[in-house]
Amino acid sequence: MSKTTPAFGVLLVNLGTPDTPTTKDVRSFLKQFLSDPRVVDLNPLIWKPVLNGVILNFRPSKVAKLYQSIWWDEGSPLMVVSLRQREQLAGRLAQEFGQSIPVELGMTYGNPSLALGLDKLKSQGVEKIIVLPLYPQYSCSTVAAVSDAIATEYKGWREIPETRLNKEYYQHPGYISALASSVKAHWQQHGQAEKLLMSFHGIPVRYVTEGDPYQQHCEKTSELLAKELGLNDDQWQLCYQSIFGKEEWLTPQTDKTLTSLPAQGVKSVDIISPAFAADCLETLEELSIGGKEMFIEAGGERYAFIPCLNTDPAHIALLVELVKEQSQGWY
Ligand SMILES: C=CC1=C(C)c2cc3[nH]c(cc4nc(cc5[nH]c(cc1n2)c(C)c5CCC(=O)O)C(CCC(=O)O)=C4C)c(C)c3C=C
Ligand SMILES: [Fe+2]
Ligand SMILES: [Fe+2]
Repeated sequence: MSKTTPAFGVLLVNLGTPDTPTTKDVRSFLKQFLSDPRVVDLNPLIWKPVLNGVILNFRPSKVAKLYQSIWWDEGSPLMVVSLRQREQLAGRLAQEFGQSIPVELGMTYGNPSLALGLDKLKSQGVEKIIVLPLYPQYSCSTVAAVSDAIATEYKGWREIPETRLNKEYYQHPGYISALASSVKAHWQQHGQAEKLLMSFHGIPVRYVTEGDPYQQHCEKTSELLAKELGLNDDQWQLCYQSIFGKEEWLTPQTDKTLTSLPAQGVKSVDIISPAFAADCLETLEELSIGGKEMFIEAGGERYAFIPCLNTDPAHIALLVELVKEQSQGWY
């Protein structure tokens, strides 16, 4: 190997986010995202008119306001956190491997694109690539979409790099212990609520019946986390958030759970969202703001949102571990 050829490179992937919280940028982000058949697999003859005629006319302005309510000075939380994760992972990998390991960020939708991330790795002489989607639980709507986007980009390359895809890490001991430590740290600072809700991003039930293991992965993650925390069955509950469209999605729904708990005598909840590696619209707005309003209005007394793992050192250490596992034989 020549001095200029890195042992391998890492493409860190997340979903993506609008460039700015304006209706225009939210529309272009939603258009790309919701046009992916991995996300919405309905017949295009039916879906395209609904998307272009209805959704992209009404949803962007509504969702732009939600983004504005959680936007940071430096940009979209998902982007800001992802850039910090990239930087910290690169720093830790250089220490771990005793050489510079290029790490680039690529978003499945929006900017920086997966294609740009791959191009940047290529321009650094990378010949072997580890693709690390920041989705602990596999779903066809997320991880397979990453795989598709990479295959599409490679269609334009004469020589493609050897590529390994980290498909999932929902039961990795480093992931479960990082989640458990973040919950324990929260309890130490704020006290423990009666119930810990583990809220995962939902998907249509049909995707699961057609073979997507996502629900099974979410269940396993929850059981392992509850076990690691020593919780009894009545001290925790799994639920699914972010329902979209008219189809049946996974249940129990987070919002319905939150509004029904106070009547069942549960007046305090902690809520964590293990499916997200970085805080984003779905956690900061839907859970931290919206969930709290719902729970308190329904008679709840204390509601606490536990942030995503973000740049928690235990999270970065887990990413290093995943890279080490995937890079076996490459250095
Ligand atoms: C339309 C169907 C959708 C599926 C299926 C879906 C799966 C899915 N999504 C994530 C992670 C994220 N989703 C985010 C936003 C978001 N998701 C959908 C729809 C589906 N997601 C929409 C329409 C939106 C945009 C916001 C809105 O209009 O409501 C985000 C946040 C992005 C941000 O900018 O902060 C993430 C992250 C997972 C993990 C998943 C399947 C497991
Ligand atoms: Fe989503
Ligand atoms: Fe949402």
